[in-house]
Amino acid sequence: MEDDNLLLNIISEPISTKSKLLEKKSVKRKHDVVEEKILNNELTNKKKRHERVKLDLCQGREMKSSKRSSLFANNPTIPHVEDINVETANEEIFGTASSMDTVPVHPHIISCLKQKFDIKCLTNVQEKSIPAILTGQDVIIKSQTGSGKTLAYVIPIIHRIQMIEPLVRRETGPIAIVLVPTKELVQQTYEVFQKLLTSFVRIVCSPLVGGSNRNHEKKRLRRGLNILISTPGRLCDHIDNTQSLSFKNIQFLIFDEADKMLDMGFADAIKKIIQTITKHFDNEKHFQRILLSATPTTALNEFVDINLNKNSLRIDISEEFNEESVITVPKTLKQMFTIVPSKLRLVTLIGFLLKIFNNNEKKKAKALLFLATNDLVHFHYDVINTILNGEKDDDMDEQGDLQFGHLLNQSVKLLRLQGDMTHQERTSVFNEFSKLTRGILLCTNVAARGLDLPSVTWIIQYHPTSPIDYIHRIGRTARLGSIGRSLIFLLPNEAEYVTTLQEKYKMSLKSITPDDILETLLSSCDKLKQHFETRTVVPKTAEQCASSLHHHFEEYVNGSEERIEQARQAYLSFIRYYASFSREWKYLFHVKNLHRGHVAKSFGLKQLPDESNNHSINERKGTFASSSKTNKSTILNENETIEINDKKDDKSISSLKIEKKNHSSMSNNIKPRQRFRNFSHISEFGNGLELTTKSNKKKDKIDEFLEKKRERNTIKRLHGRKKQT
Ligand SMILES: Nc1ncnc2c1ncn2[C@@H]1O[C@H](COP(=O)(O)OP(=O)(O)OP(=O)(O)O)[C@@H](O)[C@H]1O
Repeated sequence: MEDDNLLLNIISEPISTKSKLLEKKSVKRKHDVVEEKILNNELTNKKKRHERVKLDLCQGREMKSSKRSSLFANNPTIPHVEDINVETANEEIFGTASSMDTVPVHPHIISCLKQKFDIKCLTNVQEKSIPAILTGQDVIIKSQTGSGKTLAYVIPIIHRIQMIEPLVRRETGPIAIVLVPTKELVQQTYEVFQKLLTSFVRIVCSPLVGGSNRNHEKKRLRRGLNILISTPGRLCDHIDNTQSLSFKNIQFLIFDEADKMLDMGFADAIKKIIQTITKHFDNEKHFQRILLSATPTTALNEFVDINLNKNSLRIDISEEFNEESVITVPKTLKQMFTIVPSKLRLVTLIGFLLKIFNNNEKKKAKALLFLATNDLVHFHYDVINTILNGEKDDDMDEQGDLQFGHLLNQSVKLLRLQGDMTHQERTSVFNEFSKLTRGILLCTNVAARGLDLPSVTWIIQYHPTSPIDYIHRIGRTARLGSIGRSLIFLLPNEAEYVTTLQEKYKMSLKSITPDDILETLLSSCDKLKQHFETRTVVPKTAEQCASSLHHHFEEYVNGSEERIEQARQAYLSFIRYYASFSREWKYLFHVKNLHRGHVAKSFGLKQLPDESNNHSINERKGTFASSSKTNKSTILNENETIEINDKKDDKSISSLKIEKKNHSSMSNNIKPRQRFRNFSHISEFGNGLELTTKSNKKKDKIDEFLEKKRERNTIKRLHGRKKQT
């Protein structure tokens, strides 16, 4: 209920065509109200007399100065996006809700579903898919995120495997192969199988994932496994290198999140897997193929035409409720967007997190915060943890440390999940976040697909991605009919993204203006005041709070060389990410549209990083290298003595200082994860808009290199330990 109020508070505000923050008048009015409130409080509290004198002084100073905080100056106008009422397509999660005892599978499976999964009736997609899969035909299943697609195939497959005569044993070898796009999904799917296999101990299921020890997997394959869950890349690796792997008894091949696997460039690997299995079959013998997706794409339809039986059964839950097949999102999900100029992004994000967590102190609140790349996750994790909880990263250099956190009334656990973590690290984060009642998980697109994290209440997309990945990101909440909310941050020049979602994908999004969010900072005013006790200006308006917060954030970033380097890497990674959008999307996300100075400010940087080494951009465009030749300098600071050019083209770079010193000298101090920055900036799935086979091959090489490196380090560590003992 509180959550609902929060939403109502947010969306009931009138939507202004121009940011109110840009209108001095309204800011002044808010300023007066807040001032009055502060004074009233002070009159009733004698202890605060001293403070009142201080505020009055500040007020005097404030009135003399007509200067605007640089954070709010020279921002582009926020375009108005019409809040059109889109007729959205809905899918019902539960169908006839008939008794579990009528499901035509082994009674042990039914009792396990009831006891271990707490399932009282099947979902719509399960009701339709289970009988279809039991017939042995190829099946294509489309249903929205969080509708129970995993069990829709796991139940009938286990039922059919336990029926096989003679009884299936370890030595029978693989009977079913489940292909999924990510390691996390491999693990998650494996756990679902394991839970349901407790009554059938002779059927052995195992995950195969890159990053874990290949030799262990080889050993397990040699001993015999019946259900293999793997990413296509890892399975191909075993096809090439594990002689004991035989597909002669395969009966099921499942493609879960099939569209994503193709999007990630796994088409060749999948083709190879199908060919290897097919070698063992003559024309009459057939293995069943099951394909699942919430968001079928053109590439997927082509794949289906080539690789699945012509008489495949199509199960599309949305078709039952709409005339044409469309992508549907849960109807219990409320989607919002906010258009925020670059410079204001970080303070707006902090304001929004305070809104979620300070307004819901006693309630469960779990948010996924999606960022574009690994480096961006590292940077924001440290910054947000410090601002909200007053905690610093354990690895962080003590030197120049500045504590300014505790803006939250009650600390919130922050975790991160991104592509450059080891498999063990990822699993432990996944498990820890699943158990939390209040927490924020900062993640890349690695968490966008299929992950079933319980009770996620908010999805925040700080960096946009393709509409398809947008749908999967928001699909991590509002699962199985629960309530969920989502917010996407867009830059003023990206406003058309909302129109695309509304018109092409028939989604309804409500607008929140940045100033609605920044108002929250006022309630943290007291806490901010504590931090600014030593400063001349005590923040009294939302604008002042935001400026002070940003100023402190800048001091934090610039407090040590290590943090500056981390911010630089994050900035460069963001630019690379932006430059990697395919031509099709450049009308929305064009690197030329970015105002480098404003972007740098959103990372707390006072000097513009040197982009001449930002290889991926130079390769593509060559514009950075040329612009870096200009030496005319401007230092970005809180007062911005020299105005930053607001022109949205690369010329703006020429008026800013290109900083080269310290770059090489820092390299020795960079921690391992930063040393691989050329690789680690790459989000597991990039921006989801373009990933060629070529780039995938490159990624495979990088993965292989990193894996070997990890193995070498482990061996070294073990040697070290042996020597010690
Ligand atoms: N019939 C059911 N009754 C209650 N809970 C169920 C039922 N079926 C599945 N669930 C639970 O619903 C959650 C979502 O299921 P699942 O992950 O399979 O959804 P999905 O459709 O595959 O989602 P996505 O498209 O995001 O991968 C899981 O926690 C699962 O255990």
